[in-house]
Amino acid sequence: MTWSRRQIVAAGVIGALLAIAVTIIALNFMQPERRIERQVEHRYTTDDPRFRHELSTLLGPPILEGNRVANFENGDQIFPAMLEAIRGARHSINFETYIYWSGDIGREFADALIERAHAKVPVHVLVDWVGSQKMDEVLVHEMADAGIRIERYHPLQWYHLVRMNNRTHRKLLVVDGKIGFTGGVGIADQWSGNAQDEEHWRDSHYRIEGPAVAQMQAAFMDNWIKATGGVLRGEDYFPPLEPLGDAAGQVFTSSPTGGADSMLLMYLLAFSSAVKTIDISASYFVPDELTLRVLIDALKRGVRVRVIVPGEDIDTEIVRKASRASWGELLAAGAQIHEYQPTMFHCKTVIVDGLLVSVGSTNIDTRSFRLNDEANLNVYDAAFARALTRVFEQDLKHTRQITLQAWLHRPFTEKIMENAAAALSSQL
Ligand SMILES: O=P(O)(O)OC[C@H](O)CO
Repeated sequence: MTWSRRQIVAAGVIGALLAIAVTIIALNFMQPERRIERQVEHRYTTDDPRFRHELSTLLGPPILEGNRVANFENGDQIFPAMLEAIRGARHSINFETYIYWSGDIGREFADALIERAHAKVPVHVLVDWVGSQKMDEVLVHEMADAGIRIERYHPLQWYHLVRMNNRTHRKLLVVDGKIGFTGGVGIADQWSGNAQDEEHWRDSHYRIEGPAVAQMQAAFMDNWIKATGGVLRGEDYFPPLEPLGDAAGQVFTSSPTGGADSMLLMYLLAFSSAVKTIDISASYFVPDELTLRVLIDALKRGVRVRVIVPGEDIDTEIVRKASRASWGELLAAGAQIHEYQPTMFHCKTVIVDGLLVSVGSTNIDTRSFRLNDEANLNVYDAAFARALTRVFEQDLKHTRQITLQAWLHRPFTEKIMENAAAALSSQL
């Protein structure tokens, strides 16, 4: 078939209009606002009241006095503490998790939640649709039959494809509005045991009691509203909270749909405030350019920076490769990077100058800083920081340090693979 001149011109015009329409649609899906893109300079130290004031006002939830915080190491300590709190619930249970997989631990949690639901305690469970794909439907049905309101966050919908990349990675359990838990743990058998072998991961989880629990409840509510349109109110969820301990604390969130830069900002402010030490336990450590710069600046100020990351035993090899690609400048500036040897290292803990501790769901990578919903607990308490430093140094005993020389002389093929993985770091 031969086209007339008019048909060719018409096809050209239609093609050009289509190209313009596609470009406009693509531009509309791009980030409309600017994000943090300039370096955060050192200004105040962590013990300076102005630092606390800045963190309170910039992150939103204020730092509240009077909290009691405890750490739990590995499933053998973590799960009994969480289950004890669930079994003791009298007024409400709100549970948000990225990973809920079937298995013995999943069963045990379901049984405990179902038992409380039968006792007429309102139970709300929010699991991430992607992260909890391996959750058995039987568990979901049993929970729903018992009266538990269980929801999946951002399920696959053809008309919401763009938001599929925004997962809730938050790990929050709030019981009676009075006891809160957060940390690295997922509900799966990998987290059971005591990190004794490759089947049992190393992780830390934290319990908070006191005024800051209301902020954790608010963090849960943020995504509960998004998932259900409903708000849970009243004293079952927000009871009066008396001071119970000496720790100042703050629970805050980040999400691409609100407070997008809060988590990145917190890490930038924390690292840039350091004058003595930064200890980072990071299951996934792929720092972006800004995070690298504040860490390198801290090293130049004489701050000791120690990082523990997983070794060969890691569930997502591509992240390890992208991570290793980023170490050159850090090592050259004097950072100590250690790979954990016995099993997968899944901790997410930062300790700055023996005072500020940040724990929760956040990984030091772009997925946590820019793409997912996260929630962290900041604690300002020297005794708690000391306790976690002891845990950090215990973990250090099971690591292999990667020196600059070793990193520089790693095999050429590894370098190629690492740089290829690093090219994907905006999604990792
Ligand atoms: O995303 P995280 O840090 O909760 O880790 C989950 C693991 O990748 C599960 O395989």
